[in-house]
Amino acid sequence: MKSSWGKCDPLTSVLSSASSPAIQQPPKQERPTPEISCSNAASLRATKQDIRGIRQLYIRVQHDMDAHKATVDKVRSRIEHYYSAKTPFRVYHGSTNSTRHADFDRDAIVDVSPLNHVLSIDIERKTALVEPNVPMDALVRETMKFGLLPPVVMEFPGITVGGGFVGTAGESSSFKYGFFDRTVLSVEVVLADGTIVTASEAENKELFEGLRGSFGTLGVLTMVEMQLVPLKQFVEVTYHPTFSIDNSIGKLQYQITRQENDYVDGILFSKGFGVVVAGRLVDTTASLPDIPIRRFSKPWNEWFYIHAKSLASKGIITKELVPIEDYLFRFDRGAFWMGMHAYKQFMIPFMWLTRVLLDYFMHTRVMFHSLHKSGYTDRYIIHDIAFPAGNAAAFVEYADQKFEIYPLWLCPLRKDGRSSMGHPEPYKGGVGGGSNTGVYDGEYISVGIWGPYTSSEAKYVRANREIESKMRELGGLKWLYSRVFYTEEEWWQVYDKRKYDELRKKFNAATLPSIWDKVKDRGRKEEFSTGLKGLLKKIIKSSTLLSGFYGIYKAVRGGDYMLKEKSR
Ligand SMILES: NC(=O)C1=CN([C@@H]2O[C@H](COP(=O)(O)OP(=O)(O)OC[C@H]3O[C@@H](n4cnc5c(N)ncnc54)[C@H](OP(=O)(O)O)[C@@H]3O)[C@@H](O)[C@H]2O)C=CC1
Ligand SMILES: C=C(/C=C/[C@@H](C)[C@H]1CC[C@H]2C3=CC=C4C[C@@H](O)CC[C@]4(C)[C@H]3CC[C@]12C)C(C)C
Repeated sequence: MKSSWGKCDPLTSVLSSASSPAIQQPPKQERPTPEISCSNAASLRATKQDIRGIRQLYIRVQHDMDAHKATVDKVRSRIEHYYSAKTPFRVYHGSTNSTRHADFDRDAIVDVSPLNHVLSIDIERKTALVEPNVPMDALVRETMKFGLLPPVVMEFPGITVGGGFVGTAGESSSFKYGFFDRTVLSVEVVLADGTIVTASEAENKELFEGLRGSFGTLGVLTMVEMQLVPLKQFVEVTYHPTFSIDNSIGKLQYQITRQENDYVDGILFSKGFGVVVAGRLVDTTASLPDIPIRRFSKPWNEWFYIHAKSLASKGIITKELVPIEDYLFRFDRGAFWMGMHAYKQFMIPFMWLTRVLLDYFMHTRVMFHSLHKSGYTDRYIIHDIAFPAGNAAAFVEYADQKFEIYPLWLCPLRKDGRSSMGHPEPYKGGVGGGSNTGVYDGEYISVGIWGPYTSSEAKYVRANREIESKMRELGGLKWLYSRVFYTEEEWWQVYDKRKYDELRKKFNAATLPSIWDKVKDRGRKEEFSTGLKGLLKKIIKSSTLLSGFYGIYKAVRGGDYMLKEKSR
């Protein structure tokens, strides 16, 4: 990674002032005034024209690299402290988009939340230097100012660059660019012993490859250099109705072969009805005057999945133009369709007006807060599973027969997807009904199966274990953001213990928790304090309705939702 930082010249300052700090906050909040560190900067005003005028130039922007280094140094000394004390620690950044239980010990975390800046954007090379706690919406906002866009933008605006790189993250462009980590050119990482290392394809390649899907178990990411692509203002979205499972998978696979498509995913509303959504980046509406513009970001806009369903139900192919940010974050309002379950839960009519009125609660940042405070993660079946493409239909058939959970999300993934998913063994089983033909190296289709499952803990665990067993049979790999129900023995049948342990040894990471340590299921048990407060909390947590309200109340109050509560 190059670290030649631009001098304090006027152009640099203009761009620097345009590049405001990315704060891990809901997007509607005012962003703080950016700091301008150069002495001549006060006389400069970064207007849109200024930025547009210099956009074409080759420029390296400095956004307080000294501050970055100072923060990394603090992170490093914390890590060194844990290393000498042999204390395993977790990586904390104030929020999470994982649905696994989050219960971090304050005395065993490394806090990377101040690392939340887009440090620089290189217009000519189309690259950005970004700190790990920059969330997707802030990243997109910054790169858009320079006419650029990350190739893979996860659909929830609060997902961070760091969590995305090490935590397996992707979206409808992943059939083309792979998972998010494939769009990263190099990283700065603090190893478990406090050494700061740069890793890329050219430098420390083994570490760079190993960091993909490592879930913070090889070191702490402190900076990422990522590839960008030219920005276009709209996505021309084409909705293709589908009429069976095979028809959906077939259309999905056909759409990814079409050169013009930048985005492809699909939704199955039932066994016999779905939609494949293909998107193409386009610059202006001028050449496409007859196509209506559709938005999904305002409270009064329809949720994306409802709109897609109503278009697909007409049975004909439909096209629309969607402003780029509305497309990228189209699933934020309502967390795909899962918000609909909250309405059912609280017996609120699920209609346009109530969706407008309750919009605030239905953005994923707020929903994740509610989720973790309510304990609802134990009441939902939540799995995203990447299957060898030829086995996805078999899993959907199975899910239909056993669970009838709909809608299902279908997301095609590039061939290299498996390498970003927690260090698995290669898959050597059959595909598409055929027999074992050696190591599978084809494309994947990710199936998202998410729905409420109210039952005893034993029944809930059994259902999840059944899904995981079917998944293993079909060569599927779980995204590890959600609860894992494998036993340790089953886990190591899927993941490559020898290679992973070797890597951890080589990079002195044995004092960190392993991926298994992080993801293994801890059951529903929760400890409550003694006294009236503890009793009240126990009563609340034992009721689905009350715990839901409690989660929402906590989200509205704000504050942290990941750290264990202080014992008194
Ligand atoms: N479309 C998508 O791709 C979606 C993805 N997700 C999931 O969301 C997660 C990302 O969300 P986000 O809130 O950003 O991250 P999380 O806080 O959920 O962290 C994800 C993992 O990355 C580790 N981690 C986070 N930051 C760093 C860092 N700077 N250095 C090293 N390790 C780090 C965490 O370690 P630790 O466990 O110690 O905290 C954790 O294991 C991914 O796991 C992804 O699968 C969720 C919804 C949709
Ligand atoms: C607000 C409440 C409950 C909310 C849950 C139903 C959602 C909170 C977080 C949601 C999700 C997180 C991550 C996901 C990964 C994506 O790839 C797919 C969607 C999802 C599984 C998504 C599903 C819904 C949530 C679990 C209560 C307190 C009312």
